[in-house]
Amino acid sequence: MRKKIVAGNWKMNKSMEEALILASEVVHMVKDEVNTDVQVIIAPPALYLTTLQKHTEAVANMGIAAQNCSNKASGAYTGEISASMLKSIGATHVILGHSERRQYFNESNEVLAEKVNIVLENGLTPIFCCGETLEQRQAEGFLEFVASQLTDSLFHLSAEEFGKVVIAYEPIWAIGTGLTASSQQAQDMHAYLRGHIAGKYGQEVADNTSILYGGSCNEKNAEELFACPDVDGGLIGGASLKSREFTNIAKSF
Ligand SMILES: O=C[C@H](O)COP(=O)(O)O
Repeated sequence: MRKKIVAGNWKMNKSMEEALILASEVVHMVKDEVNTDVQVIIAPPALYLTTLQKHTEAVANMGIAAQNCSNKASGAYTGEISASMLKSIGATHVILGHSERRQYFNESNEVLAEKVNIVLENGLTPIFCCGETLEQRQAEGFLEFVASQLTDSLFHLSAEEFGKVVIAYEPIWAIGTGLTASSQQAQDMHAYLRGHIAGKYGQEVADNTSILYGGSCNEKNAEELFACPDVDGGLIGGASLKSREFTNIAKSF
């Protein structure tokens, strides 16, 4: 049975003081209000992970994610943070391949495959992002393009390894724009990706894979999106910076 997941990607926002307030509000609201079958993850800037992990670990259905990690194990890689370091401070998940990392930091499917490997080797859960630009959506073949991101970065994994991966479909044209994909557009892509996974790993693995939607998801549209049979939750950007709204999204199943 696949998990329902709501993850908040804080991106490069919040001071330490603000991050502590936001995390402690979210932790309290999740504990009091969110069904325990929904896993709630926060992904603050890396600098705050160690401190905030002490808050999230107190709630069984909460996790804490890094927004990125190195594709290298250790060594002379100035400025990088390794998967083993993240594991050592109690991180549970790592977001990989966000379109902002692909666009601004030139992350390729090949590098992302290496990151997926090292994250899994360290016992962390990758939240693997995929998605198309507006130009790609308006042209032929956007479903196949998004599926190819999975093929190129994930399909070298064994079925057991793939079973540990969470997918996040994030149409780039919907990120931070207020332009949400319609629930039908989200469902169509999620169903297509699930079929693509089934073609490689079989229906059981596909049925057990959580596929999250991300892109201007908020407390007003989450319920309709999460009601789609192949949408298993959300990767939330802007709306995760407000504790009340983020918690309301996690209550939208
Ligand atoms: O990782 C989150 C996504 O980029 C969505 O961001 P957004 O909810 O601000 O559109």
